[in-house]
Amino acid sequence: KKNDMQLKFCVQALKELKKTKYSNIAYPFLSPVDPVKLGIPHYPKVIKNPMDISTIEKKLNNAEYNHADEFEADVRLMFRNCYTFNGPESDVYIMGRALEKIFDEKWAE
Ligand SMILES: Cc1ccc(Nc2c(-c3ccc(O)cc3)nc3c(C)cccn23)cc1
Repeated sequence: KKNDMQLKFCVQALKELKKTKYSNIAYPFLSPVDPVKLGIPHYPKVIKNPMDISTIEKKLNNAEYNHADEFEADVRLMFRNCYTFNGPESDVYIMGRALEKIFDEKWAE
């Protein structure tokens, strides 16, 4: 069915971001931001809707996305959170931009 085919694209795109060859730029995005571990207790005040690859994968596996657009919105939310919180010169911001470019290329395939 059309829906299934689109969700297969989502699975493929997420798999791409998790590839070992991207781990040096993907690691800040693989699991939920831990404000305590990172020493940023104000994070939850700044970012109201945290999102990360493991959470997106869980939602995908629990069939929580009815349409590929909803999946893409969570991916964009994850990167937007990164750009909101981390200044444009920061390493994590630059890593986010690099990983989003990889997502864009895979998503446009
Ligand atoms: C004092 C300070 C400043 C910046 C950060 N950013 C940051 C983030 C981060 C990712 C996504 C996001 O939406 C927000 C933050 N992830 C990290 C990691 C894994 C290591 C080091 C820094 N990291 C951490 C501590």
